[in-house]
Amino acid sequence: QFISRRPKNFPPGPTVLPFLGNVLSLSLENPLSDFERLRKTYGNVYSLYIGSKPAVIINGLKAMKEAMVTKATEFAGRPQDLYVNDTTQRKGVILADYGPSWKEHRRFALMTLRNFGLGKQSMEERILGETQYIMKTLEEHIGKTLSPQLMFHNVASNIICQVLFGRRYDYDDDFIKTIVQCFTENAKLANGPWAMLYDTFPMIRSLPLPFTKAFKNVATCQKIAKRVLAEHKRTRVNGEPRDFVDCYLEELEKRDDTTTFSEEQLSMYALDIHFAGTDTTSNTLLTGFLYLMTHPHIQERCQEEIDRVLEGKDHASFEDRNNMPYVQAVLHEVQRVANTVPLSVFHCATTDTELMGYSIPKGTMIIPNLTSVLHEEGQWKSSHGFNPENFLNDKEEFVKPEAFMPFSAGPRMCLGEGLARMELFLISVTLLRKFKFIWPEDAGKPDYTPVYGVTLTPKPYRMKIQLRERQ
Ligand code: HEM
Repeated sequence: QFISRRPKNFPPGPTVLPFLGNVLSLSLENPLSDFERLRKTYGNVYSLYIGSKPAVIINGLKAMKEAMVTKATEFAGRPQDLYVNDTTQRKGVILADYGPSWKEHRRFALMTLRNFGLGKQSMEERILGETQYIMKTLEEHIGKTLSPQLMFHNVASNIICQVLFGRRYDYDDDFIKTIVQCFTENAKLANGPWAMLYDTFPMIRSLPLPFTKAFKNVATCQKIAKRVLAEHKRTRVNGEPRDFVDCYLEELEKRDDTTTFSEEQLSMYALDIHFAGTDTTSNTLLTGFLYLMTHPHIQERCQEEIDRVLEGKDHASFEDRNNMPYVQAVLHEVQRVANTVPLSVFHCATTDTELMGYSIPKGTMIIPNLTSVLHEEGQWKSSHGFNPENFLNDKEEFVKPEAFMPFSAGPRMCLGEGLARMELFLISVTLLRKFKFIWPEDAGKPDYTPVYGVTLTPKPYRMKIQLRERQ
């Protein structure tokens, strides 16, 4: 009688211990290989107990599609009783449960990002403009080595800052340094051992343990965001929004009291979007350059294609991707191996539902294991290693297999996908056109094993920079 029972027809899983649940089945530092091991034993849909709370882990394309796409809204909730909910004070869009506030805020973000020129010239100009700053950093390091971590974080962060706040920040500005540092730290904390303990043992939540650091970090960022907000309120002109914050303030004024919009929402929302768009894009770029450096023949083939397509042009535009099947294939393969958000963002069943024949009660936490789809045997020409052929057909045309899901799928799918893809393309192409990136002779063998967190981060590395001689 010491073993708690799973509900009837619930997905199978390891024996549930009282109090602990299945936390002993998972490495608190990095559970990804445990999830894969459990999939081999229990199948593509199985369950684990985090303390007394059941969670269903979804693996492989078939089950993922049934949940995220076919059943869409039935799986579109977010759990509300986790560490991450407490750190973000239940505001913003990423962690909002399925309901009116999420819907209104998501629709607003999609519309505003589009109006700011997603797919149009102006967004491209912002990205290309910001890329010039990292070009300068790289130029200063020609013939030398450089750790690119901070540089990629800064570029991604500044692009979002331009969208949100209408301005960029110098790389040594305290604003950006503080925000980047707080969020990098929180991303690691949120998927780390202390978050797992916080979620498992509610009684420790008020203790002064290391997880409190994330609350302090959010408070620091919120103070900064509020300052920016106050300044926007002072200087904005109705009908002439300069950025996302202006658009929101204008919308807030127009709406009646039934709206879920509010100033408190806005400051967390802005941070939310900044966070969602910084660590993700920069870690993908970091992974990309790690693989390009250590696969010089792939780097060179990209450069040949870039030279050919951009001949006579000042700069790349997003349209050019349609003439660069190889570069497209490489960037998609980078996203596949980077596996930047390995467990997506946790979902939650919004109603009693079924998945692959199992019963899932309303409120069950859902962990979409995107890793299992991006590496699924049978979905890829080669699921292991780094191979752009995964995205090329036998005519060398770019193709995108269905299992390409780094942004997840369905109604909660990443709302920054358009922006992220534009950034990855324009930044990579602009840098590869001008520079050659070399794995330093003294750096030893490359270690591709990422550091685990909400986002996977490559181990710190250095790159050697050379100027290319273009024909
Ligand atoms: C390579 C870059 C990126 C990757 C791999 C990525 C991946 C993801 C994933 C896997 C999710 C969870 C989807 C789900 O719950 O099913 C997500 C959600 C989200 N992403 Fe991204 N993302 C990236 C860039 C961005 C950017 C640039 C933005 C900024 C606009 C952004 C904003 C968001 C937001 C707001 C959500 C929450 C959506 C919701 O809950 O409705 N992401 N992203």
